Order: sequence, then structure tokens, then C-alpha cells
Amino acid sequence: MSTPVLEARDVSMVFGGLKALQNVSLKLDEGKVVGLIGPNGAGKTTFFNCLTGLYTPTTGSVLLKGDVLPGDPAKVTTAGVARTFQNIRLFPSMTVLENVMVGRHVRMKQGPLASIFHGPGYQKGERAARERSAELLEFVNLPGIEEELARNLPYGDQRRLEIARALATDPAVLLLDEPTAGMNPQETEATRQLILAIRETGVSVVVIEHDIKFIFSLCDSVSVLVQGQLLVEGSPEVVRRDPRVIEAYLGKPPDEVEAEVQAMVEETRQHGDAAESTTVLPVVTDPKPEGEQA
Ligand SMILES: Nc1ncnc2c1ncn2[C@@H]1O[C@H](COP(=O)(O)OP(=O)(O)OP(=O)(O)O)[C@@H](O)[C@H]1O
Repeated sequence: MSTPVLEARDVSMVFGGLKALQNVSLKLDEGKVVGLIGPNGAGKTTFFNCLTGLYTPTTGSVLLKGDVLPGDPAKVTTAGVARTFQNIRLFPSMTVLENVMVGRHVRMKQGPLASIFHGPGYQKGERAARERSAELLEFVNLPGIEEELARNLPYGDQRRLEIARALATDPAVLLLDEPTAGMNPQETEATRQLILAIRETGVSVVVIEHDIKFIFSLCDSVSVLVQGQLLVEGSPEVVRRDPRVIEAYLGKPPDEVEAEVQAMVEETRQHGDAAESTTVLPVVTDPKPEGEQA
């Protein structure tokens, strides 16, 4: 079996006397979308914080492509794990393009002299970063507003901008914490299509969401956390029929959930036919960082 792109092994996190996570494991295979669901306070965001080095797990480990990740958020990003947050964290007084370029700079290797003197290597790197950032804005469907201040964007667009900034780091893994929170149904559907398009580019995704229809119609597999413990994991079909999940989390008859999910799956199929003509994110084939001197 191939090595998962991201793996959490028996991750536990204790705050004082509170066991926020107890031996939670997760495997994410390349090009897949895993959904993480569970009631409020189940430990979902804590788990993301452990995956991204923001928290050091009390016990357990996190591996990217088989290598243990460092316990440092900046190093985790450089290694290839990007994330968005439950509460939007943009730079509100910077332009839309500048926000994406912040993510892009993770991949730029400018020495201190280059950034002081703005030599040809620096300018070339900046130009490439601008082009890539503009491309990403188009990919997330935010074209033509590069010079707008981030704070002036409608809420849904700010969430898309956060995703563009995360993608600008060229991640192998993208972690999305409640990407549709506060969105209307059209924006939610657009976000679902965007995540499917991201998956098509080969980026693997873990997504936390409370909207179970969104999760079940989007994800390749679903993990359910309840009170810091993994209750069940598996394909959406298996998870949404699991009596423990229905009792502990869904609180709805399985047939009702099934009908809602089927409607969304059908919508995906219809969009899929149309999506063939939409923008495709160009794959970065040259791993050499922008602006790096030969
Ligand atoms: N830094 C912290 N210090 C102490 N307790 C914390 C800390 N972060 C989270 N917790 C606690 O850990 C538990 C899990 O919280 P977490 O935010 O991870 O849940 P969640 O599943 O993301 O919830 P929600 O769906 O409401 O966002 C909660 O009881 C929370 O109060």
C-alpha cells in the first residue's frame, strides 16, 4: 500500500484536566478529500492545530509523506501543509493580490541582500509570484479585483481569497476549517465545486464542516469525532448509515439524510459535465523556488 500523504498516529491533546483528543488517527491518501465532522467541542479544530504544528500533541505524531512533521507552523507550511481558519484571517488593509502573494512568498528563496537591493533576481521572482497569484485568483473565481482591499470583499469572497492564499504555498495538503460557515446555499455549492476542482489538481484535502450534506456529497471518506474520540470512519455511504453516528450526531432518520445527499450528488454530476470547460489550475512542474538564483 502507498504511504498516505498525511497521517496522524494516535494523536492526543490534553489541556489541564481536559482530554480534547484521545488517540485520534487519520490517513489521507493523495488526491482525496477527507471530511471531519462532529458536534461542537468535539476537538476538530484542536486536531487541525495538532496537524499544523500550532499545538504539540501531548502524545502521538503527525507525518507528511512518511516523515514526521516539525512542531512549528511555518515549517509545516513550507513542508507542504496549508490551512484556512474557522475565523477568516486575512490582512484586511492589504490588496487581494498582496494577500495571495503572502502565501506565495513561502516558496520564494530571496536572500537578505536581494530583498534590500531589489536586484534582477528579486524582480524576476516578484513578477513570477504576481503572475502565479493572479492565476490562483482566477482559479478560485475572483478575477479582476487584484487591487481591491481585502476588507472590502463580501464575506464569501474573503473565504475564497483565504483558499487562494493557502494554495499559493503549493501545498500537498490543504486543511479547511469550516469553509462554508456563514455562506448562503449558492456560495456553499460554489465552495464545494472549488474543493472538487482543487482535488482534481492533485492536492489532498481535509475539511471540517457542520453541514453534513456538504460533507457527504463531497468527501471520499469521513471521520466522525465525538468528545475527542474517533467514533467511526469510512466512506460517506457507510458513515451516514452508521447507527452510532445517527444517534450521536445526525439526529435524523437515515432516509432523510440519504435523500438530501443524493440530491447534492446529482447536482455535482450535472456541474461536473459543465466543469470540463472551466479554468484548470496549471500544475507547477518546476519545483525550483521562484527567484532562486541559478
Ligand atoms: N487552547 C485551549 N485551552 C484549553 N482548552 C481548549 C483549547 N482549545 C480547545 N480547547 C477545548 O478543547 C475542546 C475541543 O475544542 P475544539 O475547538 O477543538 O472543538 P471543535 O470540534 O472544533 O468545536 P466547534 O465545532 O465548536 O468549532 C473544547 O472543550 C475546548 O474548550
